[in-house]
Amino acid sequence: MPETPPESSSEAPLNNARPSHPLSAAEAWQFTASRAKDTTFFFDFDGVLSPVTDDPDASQPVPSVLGVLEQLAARVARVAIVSARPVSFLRSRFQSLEHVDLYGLYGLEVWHDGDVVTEPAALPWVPPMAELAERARAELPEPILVEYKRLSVALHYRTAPQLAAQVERWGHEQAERLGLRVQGGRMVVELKPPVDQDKGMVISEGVLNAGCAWYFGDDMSDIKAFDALRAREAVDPDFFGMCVAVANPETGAEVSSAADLTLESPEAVAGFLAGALPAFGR
Ligand SMILES: O=P(O)(O)OC[C@H]1O[C@H](O[C@H]2O[C@H](CO)[C@@H](O)[C@H](O)[C@H]2O)[C@H](O)[C@@H](O)[C@@H]1O
Repeated sequence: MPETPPESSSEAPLNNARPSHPLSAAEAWQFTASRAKDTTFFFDFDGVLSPVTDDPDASQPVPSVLGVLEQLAARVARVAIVSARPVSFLRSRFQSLEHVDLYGLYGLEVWHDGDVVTEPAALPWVPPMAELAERARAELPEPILVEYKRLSVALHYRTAPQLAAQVERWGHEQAERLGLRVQGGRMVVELKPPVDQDKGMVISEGVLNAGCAWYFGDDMSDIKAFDALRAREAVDPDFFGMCVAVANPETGAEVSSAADLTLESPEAVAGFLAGALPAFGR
């Protein structure tokens, strides 16, 4: 599918009907430009705005993406990052962006008016998660990186893929012991509280007043966000949703098969957005 955007919004007819899938990137941009003030862009963080690193603490956004997101936010109704990372982490990477909304821990946290707002139903799970992280550090072999995120614990085996089965097994045993949920991802097993909140729910709520939305994702949890856009399209003939996958050797095939379009890398995401800005006509 071509990834080239149209050159200017003057090409976009006003009040045009939503395009049908499959469609080219140029068609999607043209329609989006005609609905700019009614459009929200959602982005996952790891693997989408940030290249994958062995150490999760070392992840940084593609440098050019910061300016591109800010410029996009000035042209559309809303731009948001929806991540499994805590909001505090996202703030550390995107502090300079004043007009980009942040959802952390699959929506259990939201950055609102200068504060992290946490889903109250999740709060009782802070102590068990701290205890679980301690236990993981004690019981899992050294190469397994334990990422404690206050309301979830991620067990990374990127540097020791031969331990994947052992980590999976340990994670499922602990989930059963504590009544937690398991979220699989790219070389990671994540244990989450049994609270109904995922990226699909964030997107379903986030598009209630939107006429058009794009979601960029690379991992299993992002497929729920794609599903939310499809579900909204199914009930609202005026709504247009565009699902963009970012290629990767782990979950790429599955995510790509659920998407309208696949980009090669986080750097390609930044370039794709930068190339589309002129379509918004300023
Ligand atoms: O929703 P996301 O923002 O995509 O978060 C998903 C997970 O991302 C991070 O792990 C992934 O990226 C790491 C750094 O590049 C990489 O080492 C790891 O293998 C990937 O799974 C994050 O550390 C996790 O907590 C998130 O669940």
